[in-house]
Amino acid sequence: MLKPTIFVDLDLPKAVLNYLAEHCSVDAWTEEDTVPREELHTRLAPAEGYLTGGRRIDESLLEAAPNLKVVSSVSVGYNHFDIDAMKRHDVTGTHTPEVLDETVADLVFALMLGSARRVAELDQYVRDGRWKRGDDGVLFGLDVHHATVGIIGMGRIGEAVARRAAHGFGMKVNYHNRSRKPEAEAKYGASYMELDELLAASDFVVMLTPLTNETKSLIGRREFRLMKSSAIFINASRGATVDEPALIEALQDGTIHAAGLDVFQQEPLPADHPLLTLPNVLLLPHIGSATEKTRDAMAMLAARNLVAVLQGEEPPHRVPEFKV
Ligand SMILES: NC(=O)C1=CN([C@@H]2O[C@H](COP(=O)(O)OP(=O)(O)OC[C@H]3O[C@@H](n4cnc5c(N)ncnc54)[C@H](O)[C@@H]3O)[C@@H](O)[C@H]2O)C=CC1
Ligand SMILES: O=C(O)C(=O)CO
Repeated sequence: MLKPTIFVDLDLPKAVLNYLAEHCSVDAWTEEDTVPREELHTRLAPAEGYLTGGRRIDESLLEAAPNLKVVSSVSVGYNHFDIDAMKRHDVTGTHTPEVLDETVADLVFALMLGSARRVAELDQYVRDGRWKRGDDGVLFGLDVHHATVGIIGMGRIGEAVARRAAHGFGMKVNYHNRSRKPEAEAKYGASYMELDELLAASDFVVMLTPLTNETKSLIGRREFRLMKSSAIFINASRGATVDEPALIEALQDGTIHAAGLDVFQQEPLPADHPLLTLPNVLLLPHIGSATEKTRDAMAMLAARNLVAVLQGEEPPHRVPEFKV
């Protein structure tokens, strides 16, 4: 039987490429730079499947890909999918939840610990030769253990953060979510709060919702003003869930104490971005799931999703909006 053609524009582990090649005729983009739009459209023309990362899937891409049946994203977030356009073109979307939860939760803790204890800033302090006896007071940070964390978006990753917070660090866990989660409340002693109440009560505010119309700029100037002046704001969701100019203002004028960010409105962060000038923000290049083991697992799951759809089977993780 003729194998379906698929286009892949990510660097994939050998085992994943082998698995794909067993079931599909694979056209892989092997250049280091992202595939240019025009080239992408050409390569997608014969493709029934597209395996990618955060590439925007919009009307013009779909028009260029008349044979496409499935876009399989190597990510759990799928805000780069134009769901309505995909439905119009009868293209389904799949994603890679669960396999990355623990890795992203580790990174959230790295941001919390790194911001509270000023890890990057004080590493630079030592390297610059500024460390001298008697400067102890200059080096103080804030405690993470037994502090209060407020998790906005108590989903799969939110729960992995709550478990670390409650059971590893003795923290009080507050959460805000679309719906209450009685099981999480029992497991982590977590308290459900409306957003404003959570912002006012938390030492660490951790953003972990998907980016949707409702969560776009969910945290802005008003919300920063509700936080404690000692609060540390962590964003590991998507940059656009936060009003970035309002965050910069809050960090500059002391409305909040510090921030730890893995995601930004524009990625990569431009070299002249104002966040780069602030000492009280820890900046990471969107590495939430970036360990070899987890990225390999995500890639294999994305491949299984894609092959399942092309074989007419239900994939392990179809994006909820496409479920019938
Ligand atoms: N920094 C990074 O590298 C990574 C970032 N992410 C981001 O984290 C997000 C969450 O991933 P999961 O935990 O797997 O998703 P999930 O779907 O399991 O959890 C999201 C939670 O947010 C809640 N939520 C949605 N809209 C809300 C609203 N308006 N107000 C309050 N709560 C709301 C949902 O009820 C759900 O419980 C992803 O969508 C992605 O954007 C995910 C992986 C890595
Ligand atoms: O999976 C996602 O949504 C990411 O942001 C990267 O792992």
